[in-house]
Amino acid sequence: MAATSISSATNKLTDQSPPLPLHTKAARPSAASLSFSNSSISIQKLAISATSRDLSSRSSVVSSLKTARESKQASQPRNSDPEVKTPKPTILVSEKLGEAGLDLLRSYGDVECLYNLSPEDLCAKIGEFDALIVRSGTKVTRQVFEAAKGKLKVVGRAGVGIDNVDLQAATELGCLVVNAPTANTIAAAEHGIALLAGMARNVAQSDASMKAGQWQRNKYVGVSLVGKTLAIMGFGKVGSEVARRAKGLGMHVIAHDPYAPADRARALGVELVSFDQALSTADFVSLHMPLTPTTDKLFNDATFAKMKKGVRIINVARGGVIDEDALVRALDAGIVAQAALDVFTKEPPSKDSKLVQHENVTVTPHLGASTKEAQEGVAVEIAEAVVGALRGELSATAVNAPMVSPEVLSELAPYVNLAEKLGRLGVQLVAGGRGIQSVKVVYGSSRASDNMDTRLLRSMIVKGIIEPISDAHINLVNADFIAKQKGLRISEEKLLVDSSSESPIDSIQVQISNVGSKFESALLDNGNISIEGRVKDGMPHLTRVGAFSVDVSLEGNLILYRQVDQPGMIGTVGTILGESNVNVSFMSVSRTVKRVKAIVAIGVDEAPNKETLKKIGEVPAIEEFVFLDL
Ligand SMILES: NC(=O)C1=CN([C@@H]2O[C@H](COP(=O)(O)OP(=O)(O)OC[C@H]3O[C@@H](n4cnc5c(N)ncnc54)[C@H](O)[C@@H]3O)[C@@H](O)[C@H]2O)C=CC1
Ligand SMILES: O=C(O)C(=O)COP(=O)(O)O
Repeated sequence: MAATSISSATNKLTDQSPPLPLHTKAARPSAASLSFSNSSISIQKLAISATSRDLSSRSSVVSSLKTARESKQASQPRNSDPEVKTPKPTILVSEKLGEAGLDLLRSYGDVECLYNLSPEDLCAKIGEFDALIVRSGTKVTRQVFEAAKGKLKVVGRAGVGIDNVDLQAATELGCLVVNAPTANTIAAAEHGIALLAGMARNVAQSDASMKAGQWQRNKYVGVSLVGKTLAIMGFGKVGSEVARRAKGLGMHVIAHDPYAPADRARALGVELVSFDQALSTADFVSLHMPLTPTTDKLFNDATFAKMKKGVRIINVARGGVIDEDALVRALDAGIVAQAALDVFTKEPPSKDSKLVQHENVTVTPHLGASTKEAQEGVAVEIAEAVVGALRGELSATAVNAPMVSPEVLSELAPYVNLAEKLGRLGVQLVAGGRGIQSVKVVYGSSRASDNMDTRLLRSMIVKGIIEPISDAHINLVNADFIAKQKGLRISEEKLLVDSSSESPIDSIQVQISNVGSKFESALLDNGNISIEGRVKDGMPHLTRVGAFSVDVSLEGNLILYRQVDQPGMIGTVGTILGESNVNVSFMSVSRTVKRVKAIVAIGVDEAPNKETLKKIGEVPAIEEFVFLDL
């Protein structure tokens, strides 16, 4: 058997919540400290939706996670029983959205359209909503996420750019962010071409001049496009479509994009070049990259100085990628002959903006996505994404959750519940006093390749470990972040095992290091608490505790005890449970040495009361025991 290191996540200790009190010959914790019974996730639903949606145009999809209870509610036909009214999800739409999208949203939830909310009003309102849908005009800041107080589950950006959403805050607070990345691509590309051609022929300026009563044919002599070099900066969806159209206009098109695949460029007859090469050879520069810390003011005094004198610039991406003061300087110096801008650092820009007022600048008020067709398309795209996310389905357009392909998802689905249960069980075996800092997860697998994507399982183990000991709500969005914040370091290994199983995983073992255990039998020789589980008939099973083999279904409640191996014990414990009307669902006995020591796992349908647990603890042959709430 060979162990392969898969990956490791997170870091050192910071905040350490005290481990859950355990029950070796003691009372069980109050229900309040263990209120996690509704938090398993609805993975089956995720897997189903992966196959039922047309994902052919996407290379991968993202899963969003929800609690089973929430998911059940969301997928239930509403008000089917007139006596039981399930509240509909609440959706706030803060900017104009196409009717088709609104109709779709209304068929699922209670939709409120409140346009032009001030930041303060948005913060005041947001706590009432499960979802928020915005365009580029709403700033979804950390304050908004905090004001939501955990109610907000998804933010839908009806468009591409998510620079107006604080993704870090969303992630930290477990809120999924989805966008609508495809429906406005053509609209933005067409607007780019409109600005390019309009600028080259002074359409806007000459129109204004004529309306002012003038006839200035000599003043507005333009430049031709054919044969000119156009540099596309950011060769993504919009950039590629602009390139395709510019080729049709007879332009020589080059592109700079550090992440663009060369074959896509080749297929369009576009040459991928370096940043400096693009700047120094282009007659026209068209910007199509997102606004990120790297692209912020990327076009500044230094970059304008590298451009050909008389260059013309088009920006339908984001205003912030240009240092606007530097652009005014470059225009005044004649380095930049003209600029056509749809987007601005501050929107709307101030009325006396030198850039907007510059005679060589053409401006439009962020109209790139504003065609009827694009707005209907975007509205439907975002409505589907938001409704899907609220239902706990796969979201192909999540921007702050790890990408998990549908294939991986459906393969791992049965193990998700197991992973969470093992995490939850593991933390309950920890003795008080020291927080959990280091967890090793060993995946037993018969597959030789080691490219198993385990992020989903890791997230669920983190969820299982952390949720019972904190008030954090953990999902795929924030699991790694919260683990890091709590100082929980997770390392993962793959262990190659002999198995005829078709499934990618044979077993999952969770080891917790550097902590004591309330159930010493769970400790391995290396001092780690160790529990191992498998999926049997689709159900999570506990198959090993420390060095002991057991075989119990991980459902309901579990009593684990170590006893002197002697006759009559099952009867004794069974009687105690029976006397307090606790039903035994299963039992597993594992002994090491005949008549010396045995580990017993008993599954019970009801949680025994304090008195019953005390009686079990007082049975002389029982050396240690724990009661575990799964
Ligand atoms: N004006 C408007 O109404 C609209 C504006 N947009 C904006 O257009 C931009 C592009 O949108 P899409 O093409 O849909 O996005 P996309 O994600 O398909 O393409 C962006 C491309 O920029 C590239 N990129 C990232 N950093 C770069 C850098 N430093 N240098 C060069 N390339 C870089 C990426 O690799 C990617 O290929 C976004 O900023 C989006 O917000 C999009 C639609 C409408
Ligand atoms: O999709 C984008 O990135 C856009 O810039 C479109 O913005 P809008 O939805 O028109 O405010």
